[in-house]
Amino acid sequence: MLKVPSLSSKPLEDLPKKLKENLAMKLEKLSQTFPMMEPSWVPHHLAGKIQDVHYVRNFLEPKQVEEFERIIDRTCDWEKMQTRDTQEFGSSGTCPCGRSLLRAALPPWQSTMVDALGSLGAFHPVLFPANSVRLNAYKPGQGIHPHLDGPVYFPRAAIVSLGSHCIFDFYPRMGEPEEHGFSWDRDKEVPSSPQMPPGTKPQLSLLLEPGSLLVLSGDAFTYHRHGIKAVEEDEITAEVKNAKDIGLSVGDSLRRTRRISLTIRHLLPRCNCSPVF
Ligand SMILES: O=C(O)CCC(=O)C(=O)O
Ligand SMILES: [Fe+2]
Repeated sequence: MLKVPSLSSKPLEDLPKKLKENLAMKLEKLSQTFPMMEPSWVPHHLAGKIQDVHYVRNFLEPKQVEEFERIIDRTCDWEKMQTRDTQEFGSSGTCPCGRSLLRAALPPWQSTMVDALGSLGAFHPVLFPANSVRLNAYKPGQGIHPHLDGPVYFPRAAIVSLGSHCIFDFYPRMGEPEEHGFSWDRDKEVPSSPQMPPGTKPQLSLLLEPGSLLVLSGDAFTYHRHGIKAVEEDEITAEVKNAKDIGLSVGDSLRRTRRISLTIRHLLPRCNCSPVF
């Protein structure tokens, strides 16, 4: 239980710096550990060098995967990029004050999925409810450059895969991410982060299957860049942690087809223009 010492007698800004830091740390810890500690998540936690990665095989049934692909093909209005096609849902144009984005309702098929993730405890219902869905579509040979999603999406991302498999890589832990300046890297088409030393290899790789759910939170979200190599064929290496569970061996290779992913997150509101976010 978090004890808040004598807050009633002093305004927060008058508290000693150390005490404020302590409180902030405790609050952050609470928000990070809840709710992925629930027993139903435990079998899906990947033990290893990178903390806070959960992988759920068959989160969706093949029929649901096909149905979602059909809806996407019928309704999406993709922004075409070099590395992938993309579309963000849950927010629309800049709000009147210019500091944030206006909230927009998610299409019903996405709200169903987002609500399911909420009920399963993948998102904190009050502090960080999922309110944003980014769709990415990759042709064989396309991928996403290693990156951090950044503080606006703190503290986690849930990724649902449709279509092709792909290998998803996590890179070694980096130092403290810069507090400011999470800008868009136009060349790499991802949020910019400090350059990795040339030749940096992934520290953990996972084969994402269609219908699967990957949740990265805590350390994995904040400190480890993630990415998908722009290749037409994925080679199974010893680093692919779940290869054996799927019946694959080192040396196997898998040809990609079109893959679509839904990255589901809490987008931080930075103003009060939208009534509820
Ligand atoms: O397509 C994926 O699985 C990853 C997408 C991603 O990392 C992102 O949208 O930030
Ligand atoms: Fe990402």
